[in-house]
Amino acid sequence: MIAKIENLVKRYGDLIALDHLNIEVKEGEIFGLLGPNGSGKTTAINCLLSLLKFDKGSIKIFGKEMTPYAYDIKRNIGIVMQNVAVFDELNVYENIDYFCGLYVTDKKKRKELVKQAIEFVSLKDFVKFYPKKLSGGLLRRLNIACGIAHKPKLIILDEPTVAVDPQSRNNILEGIKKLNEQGATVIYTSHYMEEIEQLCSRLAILDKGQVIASGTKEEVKGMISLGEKIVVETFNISDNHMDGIREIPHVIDVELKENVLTIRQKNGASNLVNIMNFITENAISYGKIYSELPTLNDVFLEITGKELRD
Ligand SMILES: Nc1ncnc2c1ncn2[C@@H]1O[C@H](COP(=O)(O)OP(=O)(O)OP(=O)(O)O)[C@@H](O)[C@H]1O
Repeated sequence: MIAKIENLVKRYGDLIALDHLNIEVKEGEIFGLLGPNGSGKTTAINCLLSLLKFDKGSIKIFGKEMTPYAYDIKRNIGIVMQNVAVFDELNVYENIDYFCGLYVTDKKKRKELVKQAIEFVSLKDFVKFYPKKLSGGLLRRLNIACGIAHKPKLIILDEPTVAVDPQSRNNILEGIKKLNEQGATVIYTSHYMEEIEQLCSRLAILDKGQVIASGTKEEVKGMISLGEKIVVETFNISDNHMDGIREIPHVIDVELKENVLTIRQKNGASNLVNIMNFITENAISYGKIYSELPTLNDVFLEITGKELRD
């Protein structure tokens, strides 16, 4: 286990920001922390890094207790926080060199690491630029390069793609995958379920400072009563037909929105053939028809009664 958070409680005055939080991150994985704004992701990361004192619980990283003075642990962690933290007085190269220099004192070695970090975030054409001259996306990439240049074993990224254009966002996500392939364990927080789906092997969903579901994507999706969703693009479906579909075993509900029919089934049921038969027998004309697993938003919705993004 690379990181282990046990029964963590963090209060801000009367507000319980983390309520007996339990999280385990295994070596070599990309672990996702998914939750809406205010669910406690940043607080959890700040406690994990010993940047915040907590009220109860324990935190271990690399098998050792994490404390504000555990420099041997901190040296092997890379941090990319939500707010960009770079020096306006230093250009792109100097910023990365500065942050890398906090961990790597050998100049020759550092030069190589800085070069690799610059290539990694594709900022080669901008090395002489000062942060103020960079677009939001490029600035984020600089922030990432500063956090990872020293090749840490554990990389923690707190919502690194908020307010980033789609191209930079893809660049960032691909980069994180590459870092993981090169051996780093990654903890990634986000309120975008698509990113967590795309990136992470295991995840925990947070709400009000508690883990409401955790495991692999399949395990988490298997925790709810909703199973596959069958989606049919249709043009001549009547209310009678919809009632007929509702009668098919395992169907939970049927919804028609702008010629798209969504049929939700119970977990464990496979209904595509039955639905196809019904459509053919009733001569319902259709365009596309496909089946999809529940999304992480479906999981959140079923457990909490709210949407992930409100
Ligand atoms: N310094 C603070 N003082 C008081 N309350 C705080 C403080 N920091 C966070 N909170 C509260 O603690 C709760 C958890 O906040 P936190 O920032 O950890 O959530 P988050 O999931 O990271 O959300 P976001 O994505 O908006 O940063 C929220 O209700 C927030 O308002």
